[in-house]
Amino acid sequence: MRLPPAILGNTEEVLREVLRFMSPADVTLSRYFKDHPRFGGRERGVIAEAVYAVLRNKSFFTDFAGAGNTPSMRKLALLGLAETAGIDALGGLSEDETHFLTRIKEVDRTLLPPQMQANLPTWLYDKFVAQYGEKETLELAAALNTPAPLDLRVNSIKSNRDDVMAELAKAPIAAEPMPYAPLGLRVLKKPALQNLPLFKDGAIEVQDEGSQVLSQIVGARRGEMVVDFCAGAGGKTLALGATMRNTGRLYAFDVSEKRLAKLKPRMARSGLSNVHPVLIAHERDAKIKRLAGKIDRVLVDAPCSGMGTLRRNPDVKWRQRPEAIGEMQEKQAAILDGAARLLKGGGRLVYATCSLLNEENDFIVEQFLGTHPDFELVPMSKVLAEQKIPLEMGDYLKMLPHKHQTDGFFAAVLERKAKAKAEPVEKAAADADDATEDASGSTDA
Ligand SMILES: C[S@@+](CC[C@H](N)C(=O)[O-])C[C@H]1O[C@@H](n2cnc3c(N)ncnc32)[C@H](O)[C@@H]1O
Repeated sequence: MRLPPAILGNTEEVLREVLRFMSPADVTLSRYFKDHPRFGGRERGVIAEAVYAVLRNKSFFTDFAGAGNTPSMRKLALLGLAETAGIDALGGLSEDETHFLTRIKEVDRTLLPPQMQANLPTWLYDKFVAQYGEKETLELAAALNTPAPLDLRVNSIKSNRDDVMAELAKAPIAAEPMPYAPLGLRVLKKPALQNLPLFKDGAIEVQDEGSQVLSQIVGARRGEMVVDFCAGAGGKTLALGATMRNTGRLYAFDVSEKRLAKLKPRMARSGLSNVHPVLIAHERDAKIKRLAGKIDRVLVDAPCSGMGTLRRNPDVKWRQRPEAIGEMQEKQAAILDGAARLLKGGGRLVYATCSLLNEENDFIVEQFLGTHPDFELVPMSKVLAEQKIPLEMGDYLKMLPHKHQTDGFFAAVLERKAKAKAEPVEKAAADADDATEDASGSTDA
């Protein structure tokens, strides 16, 4: 179907704003649509898709948009629209523009220089190549530059996977069970879900399969004391609360009031009454100290560079500064240290990020273990076997878009060693004394 010719000018206008990278792309787009209320849902979708296509392909597109007489922002908008809606959908193009788009369409992208194929900034491309090698970096980048599918988690408090699938089929929405997350469904297209009774009644939540797996490896059980230390808007909190069958106590900590506020309506929909959101000032807040040594499970879903979420937020790779990784590491180590104090002996902590960089993952965990001899790593292979999740991993969970069709996630499970209790030691000493007395008594006898 032909797009209205004005769409090109609007795409160009909003693109100019987005590419300033003053705020996240979704925020800039929402603001633009609020200021231009005449757009219907379809137009908004077309413009947003085109903007995201430019963000995903920026290195390649800017290289080609630079040449010729047409201003480059218009060319970028044209490329974005042609990538998502097709050249034939664009009306009112000059002969030059049609020729330009046809020529780009014919480019064999596998022959481009590797960094341009990957569409990554130099610093990130270099870090990925150092960590994954060039071949895997290109596979990883291709997956990161492909839009994510729509993943759902069935709320086991309200329904089960078969019933939800049957209900979705009536809509009609085709969905299939996911390979790793037992409550996960992958929706084959991207329908609007907000008005479905299943969504309004809290039987489903949107959650990436990797995020579901990560919530499950926390291993939260009925009646336990659990803390989701960086709960944000509660994506993982809700999954944890359901795993606990709405029993025990689940504290949802975060330093952001705005994010915690978004958790509240989701909690109401979910039917969970075991979740207690707590706004904290920082990872050493007095509210945390009161719970020290009392918690069975802690999830630290740490703030990170977010490079594992590029399928959804392609602007992040252009907005993130390499210097920010060092700042992030300091924050991650401080949060992990603060959160670890909550655990009782034998309790488990999951340190997780949506980063693909070892610096924010393995490194932080190894540094922690080096300075916390009362903690030990539980190999991920053991945790996955306990949870019956069919994934092959070594010490850590590393979900990768090109291998597992999920966002990129890292997780490590750390267990606080159970302290030898004072009483049994005294008892053992007393038993030993008794045994000595018995022995001497028997001599006497
Ligand atoms: C990766 S996001 C969490 C996403 C969330 N767990 C989810 O599943 O939707 C990291 C969160 O850490 C929070 N945060 C940052 N510094 C923190 C701190 N010192 N203590 C606790 N939370 C913090 C941020 O506000 C942000 O919401």
